[in-house]
Amino acid sequence: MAFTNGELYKSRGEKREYPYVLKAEEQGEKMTLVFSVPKGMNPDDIEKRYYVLKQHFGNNIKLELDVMRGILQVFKEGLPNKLTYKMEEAAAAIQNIRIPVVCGQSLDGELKVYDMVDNPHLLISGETGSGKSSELRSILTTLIMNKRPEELQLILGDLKRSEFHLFKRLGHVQGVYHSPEELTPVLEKVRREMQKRGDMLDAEEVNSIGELKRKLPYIVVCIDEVALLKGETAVTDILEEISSIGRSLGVFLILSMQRPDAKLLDGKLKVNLTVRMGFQTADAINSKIIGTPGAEDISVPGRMILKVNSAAEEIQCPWLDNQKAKQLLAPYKRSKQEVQQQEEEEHDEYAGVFNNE
Ligand SMILES: Nc1ncnc2c1ncn2[C@@H]1O[C@H](COP(=O)(O)OP(=O)(O)OP(=O)(O)O)[C@@H](O)[C@H]1O
Repeated sequence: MAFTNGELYKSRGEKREYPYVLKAEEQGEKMTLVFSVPKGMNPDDIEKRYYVLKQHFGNNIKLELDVMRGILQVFKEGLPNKLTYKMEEAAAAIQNIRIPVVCGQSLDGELKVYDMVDNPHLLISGETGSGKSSELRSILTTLIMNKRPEELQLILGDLKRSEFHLFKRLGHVQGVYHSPEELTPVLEKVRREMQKRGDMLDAEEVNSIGELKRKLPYIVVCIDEVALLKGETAVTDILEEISSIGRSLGVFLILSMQRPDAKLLDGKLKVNLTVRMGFQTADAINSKIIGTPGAEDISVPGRMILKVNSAAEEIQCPWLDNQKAKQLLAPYKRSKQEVQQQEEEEHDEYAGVFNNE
């Protein structure tokens, strides 16, 4: 019925071929329907009519599609409106993942995690107050608590000067930068580091830094409210370069912005930010630009549509307040003296951005 009402079919002359239910199974709190996608039909057409599936099956559904078939899961329970961040749960969910991004809980009750090494660049977008910065806080805190500075280095851009104070003086954090003028030199360093890493890959004839004899840290450049960099081509050119070549070099991006700015996201950058987190948006047009249709219907802070590869699903982000994050990070802080000493030890001329050369 949903396929009929949604006019989801492939015409064959006079005839219409609809997706065909191959399997329907009920297990505990969920029902799973597997259906065929008729040959010649674009699976995106089904995704575009997601609302029809919601009209028939309710809001608590999850759809996975490939060219031949679709899997629709229908859950009895929806997502919680608040999900308290639990350090142990996050640690358990990320075992054996190289650079894990803990996104939040999905409808099946699991913590959804993906590996930046496989999916290197992330775009976070949503209206003011929708939960972007809070999600960044929990992602970064989890990374810092579970990876050593030798494994991960962070470059943090806080253009609103509101968010990243709590990450200062950590061995993982190269710095917290507040303006294009502050960001430019450090991103120039990242560019040189990428050149150097590229040379190392050539010399050892390998495809990615994970295969090098010497282990290098992954580098994550994370910028909150990146739209404030519009027109700052010195910075945006490097961000674009990272998005194009960073994957094999172990340099990844997390960019967040309130409204998806079509100009800033024009071209390469948008195409290369393949993972999307769409928090509440003003309208369907904004959701579409982010690539997370349906985000305009979200009304809960910390709720988002996560798109990794082609699968999109609704997620509730863990809630970690500033105070709790501070407490969790306290054991990893360095004293001002230690920071000063390290700065003095660094050479003036480029000697490796990441101090473990
Ligand atoms: N995961 C969450 N669970 C419950 N409440 C949340 C969650 N995330 C955010 N909130 C609530 O929403 C408020 C705003 O969140 P946040 O500052 O992260 O939004 P934002 O999208 O970054 O906004 P802005 O763009 O204005 O900075 C928080 O102070 C908190 O009250």
